[in-house]
Amino acid sequence: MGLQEILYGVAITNLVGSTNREVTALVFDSRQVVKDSVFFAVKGTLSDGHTYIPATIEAGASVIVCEEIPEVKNELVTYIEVENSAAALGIMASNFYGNPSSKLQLIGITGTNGKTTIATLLFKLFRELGYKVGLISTVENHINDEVIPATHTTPNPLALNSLLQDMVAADCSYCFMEVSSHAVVQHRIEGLDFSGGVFSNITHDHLDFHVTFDNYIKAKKAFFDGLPKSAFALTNVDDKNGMVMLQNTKASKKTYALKQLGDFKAKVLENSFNGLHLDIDGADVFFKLVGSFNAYNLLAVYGTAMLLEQDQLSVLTVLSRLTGAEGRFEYIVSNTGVIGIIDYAHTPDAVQNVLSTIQDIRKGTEQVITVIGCGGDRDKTKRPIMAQVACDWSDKVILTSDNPRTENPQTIVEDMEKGVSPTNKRKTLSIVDRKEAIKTACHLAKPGDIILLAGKGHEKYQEINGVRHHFDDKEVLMEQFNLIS
Ligand SMILES: CC(=O)N[C@H]1[C@@H](OP(=O)(O)OP(=O)(O)OC[C@H]2O[C@@H](n3ccc(=O)[nH]c3=O)[C@H](O)[C@@H]2O)O[C@H](CO)[C@@H](O)[C@@H]1O[C@H](C)C(=O)N[C@@H](C)C(=O)N[C@H](CCC(=O)O)C(=O)O
Ligand SMILES: Nc1ncnc2c1ncn2[C@@H]1O[C@H](COP(=O)(O)OP(=O)(O)OP(=O)(O)O)[C@@H](O)[C@H]1O
Ligand SMILES: N[C@H](CCC[C@H](N)C(=O)O)C(=O)O
Ligand SMILES: [Mg+2]
Repeated sequence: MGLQEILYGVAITNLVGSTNREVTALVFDSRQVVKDSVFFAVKGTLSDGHTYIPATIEAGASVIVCEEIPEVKNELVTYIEVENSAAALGIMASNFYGNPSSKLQLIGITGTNGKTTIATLLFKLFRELGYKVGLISTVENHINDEVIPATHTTPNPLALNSLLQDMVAADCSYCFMEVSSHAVVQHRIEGLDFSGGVFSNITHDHLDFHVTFDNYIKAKKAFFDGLPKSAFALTNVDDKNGMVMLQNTKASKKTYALKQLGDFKAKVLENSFNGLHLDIDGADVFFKLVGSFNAYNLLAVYGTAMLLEQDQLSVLTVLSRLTGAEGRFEYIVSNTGVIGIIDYAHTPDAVQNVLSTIQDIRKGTEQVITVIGCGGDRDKTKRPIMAQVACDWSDKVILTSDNPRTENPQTIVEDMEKGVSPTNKRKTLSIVDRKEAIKTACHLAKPGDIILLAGKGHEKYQEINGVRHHFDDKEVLMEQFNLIS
């Protein structure tokens, strides 16, 4: 493909060599360079891509996109200097794949919790309404009925645009995608043409990466700041920072709320293990999803469908039949009547929401036993808070491991223990091995009791030192409940 065509829309600050040449591929990892490819030198969190420039030229790269042209140059190579290589990668990836985001309606969903739930419900809803649809999410990606495994919540610009191109080739009219705060800061969504943006909420998470909560808010807001005038920006105004998201957007501003005034309104009439009964924009509807936090997710989905000009009655009829995303408040009942819930709550707010939902819908006398861990190499400040919330809202808590990654799991559990108050100590156990922790919870549970397995949801692995070992909370629970041998 011609380099000039791929450079459309990129602000070049300095250029050495000709842009009138053919290139074969775009690459941001030196280990993947092929002959006549364009290498993007990106400054990352662990290393600086600029250090690999000589090696990539050796391996056949003929164009280098960088933030500083090296002093020692190869005369056969074109050097393109830009302000931000990651942002240039986003724009050039879009051009390289034929700008697929402008050939369908792309809706981005951002927020601390609820992204996967909202995106998955939108995908299922629009499929049921008869459309061809794509989904980009933490659990998995979809092109209609085809499933493509997901590695990140929001993929890198090359994977992302390649996926969107495949969606266009499969005639998809819509794509619903999660937009993580990492993706915004790292320019993974640069150059995409969004038709809409949805905000769920913002609470404590990822402070290892963003450092301050203010930076985290700014990252989410930057997504809305970048939306075009033709798009809509739908926000949850019950969230303290919901309106902040809309402050500088050019997009058409829309709101949803349970408590405040909003363009889309709902009221929880009943919340039980059987689901939610809502008054949604004046219609009385039962939904299969459990927990009042899901009333927000359902309302966000409903609002998005209305903004995409779907028929209200058809939308509510289909939505009322849908189940949520895998590993989000999924529950199993043992033969003895113990209820096990698998949930992806991995932030203080999510843990509190899921436990308060359990408190709302429990019958009264049964105990709630929570098994919970915190991820390694991730926000350490949320560890004691998650343990504290778990203790405050449960009768028994077992602190355990959740993807220790390169950290010592014992140390992570000790960080969590710091959040356990002296009065809560008596209801807490620490069992580092997650399987043992789940087994113990099952031994402690009596008929009617509720076990919450928090943090891993759909994940089928435990990540230790770069290796993903098979581990599935649901499978372990089913074994303990004697539902599988
Ligand atoms: C912290 C983070 O987001 N890291 C992502 C980032 O890597 P990085 O900035 O650390 O890259 P680096 O290792 O410093 O390298 C810098 C540059 O040099 C290049 N390089 C590196 C080594 C080499 O030998 N040659 C070479 O060219 C790299 O390709 C990169 O371009 O860019 C990489 C390429 O796109 C990502 O794979 C990587 O995701 C890591 C694996 C990760 O775990 N990310 C998580 C935290 C994440 O992104 N999570 C969010 C959302 C979470 C949520 O749902 O709430 C997500 O969207 O999934
Ligand atoms: N609207 C919501 N408000 C608060 N908590 C929620 C909400 N929706 C879901 N949760 C809780 O957060 C967990 C994660 O939900 P979900 O996977 O939909 O969020 P996410 O934003 O995609 O998360 P991630 O950033 O890890 O991909 C759920 O298992 C549930 O405990
Ligand atoms: N997308 C989230 C997932 C966390 C899930 C939890 N199981 C963990 O590993 O901490 C993250 O990267 O922070
Ligand atoms: Mg997600």
